[in-house]
Amino acid sequence: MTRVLASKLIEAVCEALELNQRYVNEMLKLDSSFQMFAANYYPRCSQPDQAIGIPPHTDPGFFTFLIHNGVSGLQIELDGKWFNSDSPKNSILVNAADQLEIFTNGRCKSVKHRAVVNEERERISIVVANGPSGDAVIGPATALVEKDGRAKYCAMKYEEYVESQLTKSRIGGKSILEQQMIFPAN
Ligand SMILES: O=C(O)CCC(=O)C(=O)O
Ligand SMILES: [Fe+2]
Repeated sequence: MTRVLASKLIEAVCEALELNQRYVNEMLKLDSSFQMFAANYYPRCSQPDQAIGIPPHTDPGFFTFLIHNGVSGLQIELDGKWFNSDSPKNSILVNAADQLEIFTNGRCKSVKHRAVVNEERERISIVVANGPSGDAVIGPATALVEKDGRAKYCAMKYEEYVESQLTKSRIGGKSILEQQMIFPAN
């Protein structure tokens, strides 16, 4: 189900950016998309201001789908400030993720988020990260690089990206997404 939803969302983004759908399908190989599932359990915590459920990060993939047990805890960063995302129980919260930012050459930003704990209630969340095929090499779409005059990110095979994030995610304090960014020479 999430695979169909992710494909529709990617289709809509690519249409808005006037990208050729055939090119997108060839590049992303969504028919064999690599999906990751995570179940998170956050017990009650007597000192919630001294603890964190999941530290700040962005997710791999194009979109992340999240449901929870009606207890809020997900926070989203915007302009250096943290905001509660109080999505209702039984809703699916959709976040943009790293490969969407890379493929759109920075037009769609991967959402930085974290999960906090609380004193009264335990929290459970279930997350599905939808990516391209594991062997797809994802870099900025050629048409967008031409428009922008340069690629703002390096390309990387998706399965290697995921592995780097899970194993050696931070080099010099930089996330894997930040490590992929190419800054203009002066
Ligand atoms: O539990 C949450 O709200 C966030 C979980 C999360 O960010 C993750 O599993 O990547
Ligand atoms: Fe996450």
